[in-house]
Parts: sequence; structure tokens; C-alpha cells
Amino acid sequence: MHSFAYRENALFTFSVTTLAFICAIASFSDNFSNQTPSAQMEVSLTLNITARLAVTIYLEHKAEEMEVKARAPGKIILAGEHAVVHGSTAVAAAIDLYTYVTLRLPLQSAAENNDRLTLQLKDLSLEFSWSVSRLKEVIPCDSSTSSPASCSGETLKSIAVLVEEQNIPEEKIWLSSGISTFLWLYTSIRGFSPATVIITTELPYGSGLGSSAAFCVALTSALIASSISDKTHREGWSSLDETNLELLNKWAFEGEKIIHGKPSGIDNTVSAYGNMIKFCSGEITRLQSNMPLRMLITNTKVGRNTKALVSGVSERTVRHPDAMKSVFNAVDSISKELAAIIQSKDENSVTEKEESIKELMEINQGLLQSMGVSHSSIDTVIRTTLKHKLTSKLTGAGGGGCVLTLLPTVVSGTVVDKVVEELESSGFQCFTASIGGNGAEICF
Ligand SMILES: Nc1ncnc2c1ncn2[C@@H]1O[C@H](COP(=O)(O)OP(=O)(O)OP(=O)(O)O)[C@@H](O)[C@H]1O
Ligand SMILES: C[C@@](O)(CCO)CC(=O)[O-]
Ligand SMILES: [Mg+2]
Repeated sequence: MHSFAYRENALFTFSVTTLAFICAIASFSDNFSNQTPSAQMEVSLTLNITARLAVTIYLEHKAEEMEVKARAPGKIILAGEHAVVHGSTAVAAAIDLYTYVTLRLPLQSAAENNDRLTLQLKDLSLEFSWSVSRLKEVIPCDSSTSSPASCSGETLKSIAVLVEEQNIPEEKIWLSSGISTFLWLYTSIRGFSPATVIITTELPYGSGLGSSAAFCVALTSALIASSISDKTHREGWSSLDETNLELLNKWAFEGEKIIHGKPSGIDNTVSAYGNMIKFCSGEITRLQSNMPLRMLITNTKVGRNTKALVSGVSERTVRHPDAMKSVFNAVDSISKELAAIIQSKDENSVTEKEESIKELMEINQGLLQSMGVSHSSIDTVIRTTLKHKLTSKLTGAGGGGCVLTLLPTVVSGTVVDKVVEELESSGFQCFTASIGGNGAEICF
């Protein structure tokens, strides 16, 4: 339906431009040779520009496809990971590293000759493709629904068959859950229709910066945007309205369930809404930071899997419910205190606030250790930064992945350079990212 609207628009613009082009030739041709050289030049230029415009629009129309782009940011968790899955408060912020999705949908006539759904993971030089008829044959039809629903175990099994058929290289087998999620979200939101979906990302995969959530949010943003009726071309990125944000966040959460098993929803929520949020049992409070917050991010490059780490904490909780309850309560208090400090407008100097944040990060890291989600590589980062009186904690699911180091305002560039040099000489990768930026955005 919307594809038609796009085609009619293109045809209308094409006709008007062609008409203008013909009128221009008719009115100028008779007396063209009587004009001064500069007037002749002006006429030629006008004709040239009009002709180029007409050809561009014609080619766009000939392309017979509609393109929608979306992007969604990764995140850092300042306090509360894992405990948030068990009902504690957590604080997270979007970072300016994004996952990008380009969705290309063939228009009606081209769709008749193109029967495939293709997924391109550009950074990994991988392409997966299914015929729409094969998807229809394997995925139960009731999976296509207009409101977000969970993927049933039966549907997930059917999707796994389609993923297996793609013969993913063994060393990239960790992508399977992402590809299953892609098939589930695509067929649930757009049904069984052909398309090419191109994905690129600035986020390291499986490293605690929310690559899975950014993937789910960017994909659902593009899918939802493709059915928005107003596709007027706008320059640059624009955000979605509240209703669509809420809808895409619910879909992305369903996607995260396939990748994480039991997500709290904090990662997809901060990726969808951006900025900084306090999150507890699905309740979101947007935070307004009243102090500068600089963090160094160190990727230990130790691969791990959020699903396994989350289920490890749940198993420990089953074995020691009372002890773990106290741990989760302590984390809840840390996150609430941290949110209050960040938002506080009182006279306390930035240095005092930074001292408190430092201590809270230290206690939080200790509690994460007691949940069993730290790693020797994380300990190495903590020890290295502590030599320079800097405090670090893991971010995301832990078990390797990324570590945050608070960079107080008084810390000089020379110290930061020294720390980075030391960390990188141990084989880690350091970077800084701007904290608290935009959430999901689309572009037509
Ligand atoms: N751009 C992407 N394309 C396809 N799949 C992706 C993409 N990004 C993430 N994934 C999927 O998500 C998985 C990684 O998710 P996981 O939750 O383990 O790590 P993370 O989200 O980076 O870290 P955390 O959850 O701790 O923030 C990958 O193994 C892959 O299946
Ligand atoms: C480990 C965890 O708390 C954060 C992962 O970024 C899992 C979740 O909340 O879904
Ligand atoms: Mg994840």
C-alpha cells in the first residue's frame, strides 16, 4: 500500500518536471539565438539542471524500490547490571556508537520478480538469503501479528531450521541467535515479503555495549518506519513519535528475549529512548545529568555471551536465595544513590560527587564479583587503572567484554594517555564515547 504511495509520488514529480522541461524548451527555442551570450548561458544552465532532475527522478522510479534507514545506539550501564534482571534498579546511558539498518523493499512490479529476503552483514562480509516461499513453508503463519508478541518455542525451532540451512561459518556461529531474531522480527512485523536488509555496526559484538539491543532496536525502527504513511524526504536523522517508540521498544524486547533468554529490557529501552535512564522492573525514569561524566571504555576483547551469564546468576540465586537477595538489594541502593547524585543540583562540588560515584562503582564491582560475572581480564583492567587512582567496573553482562573507568574532571590528559598506553600494551582496546545522546532514529 505504502509502496504505491511512493511510486505515485515519484511519477507525479516526474511528470511535473518533464512538463517544466518541455515548456522551457518551447519558450526559449524561438528567440534563443537572439539572446546575449550570458542569457544563452543562463538558459542552457536551466535546461541542463531541469534535465538532470528529470533523469534522476526517472532513475529513482526505475529503481523500483523503497529505502528506509534506521540507527540505534549502544549503551553503558553505570550501575545495576544483572541485579536489574531480578527487580533491582539500574542506571544506563546511550553512547554515540550505532548499529545501522538499511531496508530495501521492492515496489509491487519488481516484487513479482524478486522472491527473496536477504540479510547482509556488511562488516562481516556475510550474506544470508531465503526465498519467501521457503519462509512461508517453515515459519508458522500465525507468527505475523500487528502487536508485539513473544516468539513461541515451536516457532523458534522452525526458525532455527532456516538458520541452519545457511551454513554459518563455525567461527561465526554466535551469530545464529541474531539471525533467528532477524527472521522473527522481520516476518512478524512485515509478514512474508521480499526485501534486502543491510546491517553495519560501530559496536563490538557481545562486549557489554548492548550490540544485541541496538541490533533489535535499529531493525524494528526500520521495519516500523517502512509502514509509516508520511515518507516525505527529510534531511538527516529524525526521531520517531512516542507511539512508534513505545511499539518498537516492545518488539525489540521480544527480539532481545531470543538473544538473552531473560532480559530485563534496560538495554533495548535505553537504545530506543536514548539519554540516561533509571530502570526498574520495566519502569523508566529519564535522568537529567547535572554534572560532567567522562568514562574510559576498555574492551578486554574476551568474548562472552550475555544469555549464559544471566542464566549463571539465576542459578546462583536458586542455590542461595537469601544471600543473593541481599546482594540485589545492595545494588538497588547503589543505583538509586548514583541516579540522585547525577541529577542533584545541590552545592556539593563536582569533585565530591565524583568521589561518591567512584565509591559506588567500587562497591557495585564487588557485588558483581559476588554474582560470579567478573573475569581475570576485568581484574587486570581494575588493577591497572587503580595504579593511577582511577576506579573501574565492568559494564553490561561481564565475563570479559567492556570495563568502564571514571575519568574525574581533575585527571589530566597525560594521566589518561598513560593509562590507555598501559591497558593497550596488555592487548586491550580503549576508547571514549560521548554519553547520553540520541536514541533510535530513522531516515527516508
Ligand atoms: N549487528 C548485528 N548483526 C547480527 N547479530 C547481532 C548484531 N549485533 C548483535 N548481534 C547478536 O547479538 C549477540 C550478542 O549479544 P549479547 O547480548 O551476548 O552481547 P551484547 O549485547 O553486545 O552485550 P550486553 O548484552 O552485555 O550489553 C551476537 O552473538 C549476535 O547474535
Ligand atoms: C546483564 C544485563 O543486566 C545487562 C546486559 O547489558 C542483562 C539485562 O538486563 O537484560
Ligand atoms: Mg545484549
